[in-house]
Amino acid sequence: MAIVLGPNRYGKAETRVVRVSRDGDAHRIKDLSVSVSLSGDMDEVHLSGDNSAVLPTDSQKNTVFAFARQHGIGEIEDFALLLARHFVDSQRAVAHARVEIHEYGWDRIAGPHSFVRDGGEVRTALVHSDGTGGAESVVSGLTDLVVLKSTGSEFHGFAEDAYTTLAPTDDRILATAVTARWRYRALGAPWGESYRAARAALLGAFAGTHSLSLQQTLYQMGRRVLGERPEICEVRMAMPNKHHFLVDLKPFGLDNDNEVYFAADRPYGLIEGSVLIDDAPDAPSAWV
Ligand SMILES: O=c1[nH]c(=O)c2[nH]c(=O)[nH]c2[nH]1
Repeated sequence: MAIVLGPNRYGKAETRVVRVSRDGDAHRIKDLSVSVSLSGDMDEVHLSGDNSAVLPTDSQKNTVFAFARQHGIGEIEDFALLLARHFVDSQRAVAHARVEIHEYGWDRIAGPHSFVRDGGEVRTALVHSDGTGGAESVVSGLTDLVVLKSTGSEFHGFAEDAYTTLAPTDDRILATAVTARWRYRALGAPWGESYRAARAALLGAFAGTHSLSLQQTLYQMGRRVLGERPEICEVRMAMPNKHHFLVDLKPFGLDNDNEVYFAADRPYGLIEGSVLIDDAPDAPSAWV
């Protein structure tokens, strides 16, 4: 009986690239997850550990970022073809490339630089009742309302200690997935209308706030909901800071003037806070 190597392939999966096009005032964003898988004459790396045919998956990831800068990103089919052909045509050992791209869609919020991601958002309701006539409470909300500003966000002047390496910035991408829950002064609010208006207020304040921190933006979002909806007396929010890191393209002879970002999924900053009317009735158990 002989043992043989069967079919195999390798590559960098789920490179998260965000490309901001800053031509003119209205920004456009392309947000992709790119998975590359190469196959061909890869016997030796498996059989003897000879890596001479192996283009590192790290280089494949870099190619995604560099091509985003050099060629821009149009239709994902074209971008996938460009990458796939590049790997097969430039690597002697690579006979076949599989490139799968998932594109996350974004709709513009008010203004030229703020976006909300399509789909995935969930409307929530949490009710406690001791029975008709007894104590009752309603908490409404939403989760996974994903928003992004391609400019209009700064973060500097923060405390520093021996472990601080973060560079201050006066222009960064600000992105988060909003979880917001709100409670009412009394039962019987127009639930659907409250929901739609609170959501619009959250989006409007996110887009309209020139952000000095996500904490400041969170407070402004809560204030906007309370200012526009008198039936709501408290808003609680949890907002992960979905970090977008500018990719260093200098090793490939390319500049990167705030155009190509790596969208990291973890770790993330988690910013949480409550904004309330000072005479809001006490209802600690409503949230439980
Ligand atoms: O808006 C921010 N708030 C923070 O508390 C923080 N911390 C950090 O590293 N980046 C950021 N950004």
